[in-house]
Amino acid sequence: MISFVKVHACGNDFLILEETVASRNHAELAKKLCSRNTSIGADGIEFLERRSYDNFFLRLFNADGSEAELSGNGTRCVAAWLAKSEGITELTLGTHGGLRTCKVIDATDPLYLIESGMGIPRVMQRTIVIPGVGEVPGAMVNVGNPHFVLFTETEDFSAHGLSWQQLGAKISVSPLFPHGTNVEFVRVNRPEEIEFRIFERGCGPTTSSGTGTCASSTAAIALRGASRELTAIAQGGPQQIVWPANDQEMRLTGPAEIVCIGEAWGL
Ligand SMILES: N[C@@H](CCC[C@H](N)C(=O)O)C(=O)O
Repeated sequence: MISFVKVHACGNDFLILEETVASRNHAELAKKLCSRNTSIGADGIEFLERRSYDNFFLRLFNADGSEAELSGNGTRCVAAWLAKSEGITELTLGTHGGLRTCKVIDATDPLYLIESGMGIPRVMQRTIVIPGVGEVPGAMVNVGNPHFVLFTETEDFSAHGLSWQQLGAKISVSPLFPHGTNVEFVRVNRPEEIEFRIFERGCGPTTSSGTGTCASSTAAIALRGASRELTAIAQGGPQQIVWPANDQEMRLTGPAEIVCIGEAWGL
């Protein structure tokens, strides 16, 4: 049996497993346990490695079994679990996308409000060509993992004659991105508020994304004059962004709710 914790951040849901149970079956476990019809269901698994007391490393596997550098929401979900289970309210977590800090700023168990240091985003304006669609202007943003952000003004986030889900699916696996990419469709409502939709690499449409929130905000701030302190609203709810001037670290604040602990049959 495999012990797991399920936690979600604005509907972007994760299983947390101890690294010690993975025994090199990370991808297979992710594919199996994330299945929504035949298993627990989640957008990904965070494998938590304890390198020593207070020294944690996370490996993130998407629902399709692919490994990602990190997840912003997933990291926050782990921080919520460590706050509940071990009383840790401030910590640094290692990921393949860099170190991420998390600080619990409010707790009404099982709901935690957490501020995360999300590193310094990098953004590059870019027009890509998608076969059957044509030129798609947008921006490549790296926040530890890759994102392609495009702006739209439509009510339903459609762009280039396609729904955001259809266009996101095409861009996500375009050979222009050898490692695939997450895709965000962003509307700037006013300088202090953006709204967006997310097509995630490795799991498709999701209701929220921590790194997607950072990438969308980065592009909106750098290329559309949005405010450095803003609310970014996805289908699963709002999160707060602060990106101080002079290329300092971006900070992300949002909720994480612990859903359940349980045991699953393994592979
Ligand atoms: N939902 C996550 C991002 C998860 C990783 C992503 N699918 C990827 O492959 O890069 C977040 O909250 O950041």
